[in-house]
Amino acid sequence: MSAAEGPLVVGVDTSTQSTKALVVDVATGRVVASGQAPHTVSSGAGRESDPRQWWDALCEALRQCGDAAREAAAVSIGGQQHGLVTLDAQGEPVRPALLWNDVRSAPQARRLTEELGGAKFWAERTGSVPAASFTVTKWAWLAENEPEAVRATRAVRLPHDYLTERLTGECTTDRGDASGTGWWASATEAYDPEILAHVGLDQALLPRVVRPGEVAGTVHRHDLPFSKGTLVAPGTGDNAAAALGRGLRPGSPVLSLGTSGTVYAVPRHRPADPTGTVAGFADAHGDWLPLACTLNCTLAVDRLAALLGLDREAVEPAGGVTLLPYLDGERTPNLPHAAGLLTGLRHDTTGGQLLQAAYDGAVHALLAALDLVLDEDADRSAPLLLIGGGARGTAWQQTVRRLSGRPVQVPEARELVALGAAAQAAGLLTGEDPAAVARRWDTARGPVLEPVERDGATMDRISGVLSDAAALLERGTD
Ligand SMILES: Nc1ncnc2c1ncn2[C@@H]1O[C@H](COP(=O)(O)OP(=O)(O)O)[C@@H](O)[C@H]1O
Ligand SMILES: O=C(CO)[C@@H](O)[C@H](O)COP(=O)(O)O
Repeated sequence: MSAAEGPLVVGVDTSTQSTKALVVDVATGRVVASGQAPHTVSSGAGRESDPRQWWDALCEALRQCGDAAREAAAVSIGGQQHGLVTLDAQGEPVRPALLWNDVRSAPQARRLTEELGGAKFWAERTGSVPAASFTVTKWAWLAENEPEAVRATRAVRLPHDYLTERLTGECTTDRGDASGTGWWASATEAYDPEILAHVGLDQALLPRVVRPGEVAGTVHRHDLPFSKGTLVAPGTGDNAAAALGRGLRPGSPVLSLGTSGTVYAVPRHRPADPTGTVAGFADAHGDWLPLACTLNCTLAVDRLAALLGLDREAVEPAGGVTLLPYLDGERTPNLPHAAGLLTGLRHDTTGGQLLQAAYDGAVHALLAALDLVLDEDADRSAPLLLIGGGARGTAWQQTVRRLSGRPVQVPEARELVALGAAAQAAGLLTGEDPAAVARRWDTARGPVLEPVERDGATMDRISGVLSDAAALLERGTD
């Protein structure tokens, strides 16, 4: 059936919109089977998903992989970061998970930053200044708004922890995903007792942080297409998994275009940005992963294309139109209450120009943060690695090329997060470094699009609108 040369492993990406599973041949990196099933996210004031839906989607994605999954010797799960999963005494969700793009906890983020020593304290202690995305702010929001849910909670998990635990029966997480909670100190690489006490969270409710290369457990269920004893790797957050899947080395920045837009790179030092633009995450490897994240990327641009009745590729040069597509509020720049903003409209403005302006607004935010993510002496002309669902779109590719002026590499491999999880699982079997596995698999293989002249005028125009409209964007629509 699979005609694989080596043992098989399963890599999973449980991200905001769907769960994807790949069965991968450890010897060659060839994807021998794959599956995908969608999730739903609430709309309105917050962004929530039922964790049980992630489990059902995982089961469905594995079912689509057929017999190949049954042959797998190890599995690993990469997942959307930060989501707050609260479980009761039976291990059932107390309420839906609060997701990374739910900005209701922006006041708690501000309050926690002030109460515990300010932005510099947080950056030095945890690597990051709390934003509404971080789990610690969601826990504080829950304590204020739904104290009965907090009282009923017997376990607190991240999305990838929840699924890993259902596979193994063991409560585990990893340093990469733990570093996005706000209660894991990058300075000590351990949970931070002072922060936990401050938000009234008992450390006993948290999972054990499994070391890179350690086994998290074995599959203990009979209702999945795995053989008994299949090894389960620690898993990690989706960005850290993609970094593993790329076998990332210092000097190669990644720009990921999915529900979130992210930009990250491997640094030489532990990151600690007191401005809060760069989150100082740990990676899944033992190193660090400074990252900036936007809330409005592919979904926001697709929403504008739908409003305009246009195909997502039907762009025309934007002219003087500026569109900040902050439909969900924004994290980078830090404007959690902002809404979308359009300026520069004329009688002859076309729908295609408006759509291009939306791409420009989304990419501007990521490129403006890129300079802060990179080490000072990083080569600013090295190719940007473009990944995530949006990387397949010509309009996305062209916008990134034009606004960055850099070469852009688009890997042929579509699912870098799931491949990174698979590389982590493969490392458990072979004893290899997962990043070396990914390099052996040549996961970054793909065309390099030559640089074009940088459109600095558009970058400057968008920066100007951001600064002129600061009061409006901070206030939002309320
Ligand atoms: N061919 C394509 N061109 C442009 N965008 C695409 C294409 N295929 C998928 N997408 C975008 O990819 C997004 C999903 O990307 P993905 O990285 O899977 O998201 P997530 O990991 O957040 O669930 C969709 O919102 C869609 O807009
Ligand atoms: O919040 C972040 C990173 O800090 C996001 O990148 C989430 O991890 C969600 O990722 P996608 O579902 O967009 O892949």
